[in-house]
Amino acid sequence: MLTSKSFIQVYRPFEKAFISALTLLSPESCVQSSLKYSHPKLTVQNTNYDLSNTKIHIIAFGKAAISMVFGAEKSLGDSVIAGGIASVPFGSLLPTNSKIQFFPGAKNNLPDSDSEETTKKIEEYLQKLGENEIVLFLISGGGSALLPAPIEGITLEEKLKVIKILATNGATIQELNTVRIALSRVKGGKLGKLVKGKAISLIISDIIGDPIELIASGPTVSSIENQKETAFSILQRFCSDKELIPRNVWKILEKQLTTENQVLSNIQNLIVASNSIFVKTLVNQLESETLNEIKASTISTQFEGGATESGKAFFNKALSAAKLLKSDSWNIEIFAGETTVSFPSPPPINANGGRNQEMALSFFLELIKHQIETFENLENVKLGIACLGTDGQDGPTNATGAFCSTDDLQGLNLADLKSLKSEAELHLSSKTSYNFWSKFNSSMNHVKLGKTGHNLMDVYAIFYFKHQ
Ligand SMILES: Nc1ncnc2c1ncn2[C@@H]1O[C@H](COP(=O)(O)OP(=O)(O)OP(=O)(O)O)[C@@H](O)[C@H]1O
Ligand SMILES: O=C(O)[C@H](O)CO
Repeated sequence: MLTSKSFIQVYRPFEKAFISALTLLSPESCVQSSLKYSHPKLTVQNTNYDLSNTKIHIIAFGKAAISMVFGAEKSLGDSVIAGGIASVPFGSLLPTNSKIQFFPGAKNNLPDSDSEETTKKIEEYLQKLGENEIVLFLISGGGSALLPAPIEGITLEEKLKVIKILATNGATIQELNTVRIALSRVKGGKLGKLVKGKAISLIISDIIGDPIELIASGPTVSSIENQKETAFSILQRFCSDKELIPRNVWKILEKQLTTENQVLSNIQNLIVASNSIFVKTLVNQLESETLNEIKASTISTQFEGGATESGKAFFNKALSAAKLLKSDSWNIEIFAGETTVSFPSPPPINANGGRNQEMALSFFLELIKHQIETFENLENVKLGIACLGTDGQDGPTNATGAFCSTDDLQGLNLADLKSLKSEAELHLSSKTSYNFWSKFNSSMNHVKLGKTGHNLMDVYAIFYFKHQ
């Protein structure tokens, strides 16, 4: 029985289920199952495309681009694909035997001159196509950085400066991408506008609630009609010192207070994977893995908040839930979504971490503090957390995330606990969660699954148990 198991014996099946769910929902299989091709008819959901006298051109960008291309190649076969371009993450292993040209770029998920060059190639490619040709866009998260095209009048460096200010001040991805759209030649439906014929856009969502106009900054989606807030006012809100932003950027944003609406009735946009589909698969895998011995429930797939604050809140939630338990079994509550991280100003020079590692560290700090407070009077509860990014890469680091539990504190005396507390506090404030987890427990709690080629946001699981 798992009831008497240690945290690690419960965490391992969870991690295994996480990996299996990623495999089952690979971008390749999501694309493959969305394209139903039987010569000469291609069916995508309820729409048919006649391929008797035409071929398909593939344009792919995002962290899952390579795997999505594989899915399209499997479904369509070589003879139907005319060619295409894919803008893929720096460091990817590039396929060789393909009609699609793959260009790596956006080192550390930041737009760079390589991804800018690839975007130009994509624009030129689309401009050359005629009315009879069909374009298949394969879009996934990370697409914004892999498709940078600063609007006339600003440079990539200037655009990057704006993005960095927003990102380090805790702007949400929705806010960030609203500004990216306003400063781009291709985002917000402007790439789709280059298509003269028909297009299909298969999209893997990495934004809470799946707003297609904002995923990878919606390059093939008609622009938002009732935008919540303009890019100008978002930037004003996040940038306390106006001088930090170049004047030309303010001017461009001021001009766009009323956004030009792109109408793209020739493009079929379809979401083929999202975090809610992922979490459902994860729970199914976990239940079959543990023969239903672990109770796992999905609480939310739209989780947002500060990473540090959420780690603290999750600790309190797990503690209260554990105290109420009436049976001797482990429970897992799953949350999925994406948190934000705020940096002090100026940002620490040696910052090294990610949302998941930071949240796990914040939870751990609360756990340590609680252990110090209850040292003489230990409770019967076991608590733990695992925070993992589905792309396998948490922030600009090579870790997927981290996990920790009460078991990690077993055998520590009060002095040990106090010193661990100071260390955790130091790493939290200096934004070096990566360094903490690489050192703690000989890095046993640091999860490194490698790049998964997927991008379905983060998963946070809180674990709790009470000896009856
Ligand atoms: N030192 C750090 N500590 C904690 N979080 C950090 C640190 N450095 C960067 N981050 C966070 O990492 C995130 C950037 O990581 P990444 O490049 O993987 O972006 P992402 O939002 O996951 O990308 P995408 O949305 O394109 O998938 C940001 O949320 C940023 O705040
Ligand atoms: O590329 C992007 O804009 C983010 O991953 C959100 O989709």
